[in-house]
Amino acid sequence: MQRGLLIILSGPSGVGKGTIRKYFETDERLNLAYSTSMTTRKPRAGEVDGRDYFFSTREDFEKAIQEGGLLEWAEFVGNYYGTPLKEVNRLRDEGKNVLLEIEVQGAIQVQEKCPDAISIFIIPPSMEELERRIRGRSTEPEEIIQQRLAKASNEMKMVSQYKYIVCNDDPKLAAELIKTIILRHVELEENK
Ligand SMILES: Nc1nc2c(ncn2[C@@H]2O[C@H](COP(=O)(O)OP(=O)(O)O)[C@@H](O)[C@H]2O)c(=O)[nH]1
Ligand SMILES: Nc1ncnc2c1ncn2[C@@H]1O[C@H](COP(=O)(O)OP(=O)(O)O)[C@@H](O)[C@H]1O
Repeated sequence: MQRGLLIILSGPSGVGKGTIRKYFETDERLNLAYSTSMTTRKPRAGEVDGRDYFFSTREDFEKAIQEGGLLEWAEFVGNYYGTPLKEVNRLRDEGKNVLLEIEVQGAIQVQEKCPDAISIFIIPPSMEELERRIRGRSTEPEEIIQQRLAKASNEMKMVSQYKYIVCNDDPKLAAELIKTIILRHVELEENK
């Protein structure tokens, strides 16, 4: 069986990664499995442990780092986020194409370790629109929104680190573009 692809989806907080993902992740042709990350961030209303994230303490997260249990990890606006390595390997060995939704520092680590990873960066139509979206979502207090927006400006400077850049103006169109990218890579892999 062919090993599954590794797909990285990044982009500033509030750009619409989660929204777009919902439009394409259930498409069976993509044969996707979402990699659930570990984080020390507190759950938002409606988030489920083990589905949206594995919510953890800083102590447990640091233990996972020390034990080499993470493919990559980063600190983002005061919290740790990381990708459990075992699960990614298990899913890829089963032939699943694994989707990581991670920030820029983590994406760079993954690309160093797995140069074949397909990296996609989602940009907003403008920084004003990004601000409207992150505020409109109302999931963070003002202080954290400010920190995330400052972070976003720096993240936008890293677009050249990615293989593909997709603008999220219309989320369905962005999802279609991402589907096309993944399907083409699946096809290339099959013809290897
Ligand atoms: N490096 C890394 N970043 C992650 C991981 N999981 C999530 N992130 C990123 O961490 C940032 C903050 O995530 P979150 O607090 O859920 O906010 P949201 O993306 O704005 O909904 C986002 O850029 C996520 O893509 C991970 O496992 N590793
Ligand atoms: N193309 C779009 N146009 C307008 N609003 C959008 C669009 N995509 C996402 N949103 C909204 O922006 C907010 C942030 O989207 P979300 O998917 O949570 O972002 P992320 O996962 O990147 O942090 C949500 O309220 C979402 O409904």
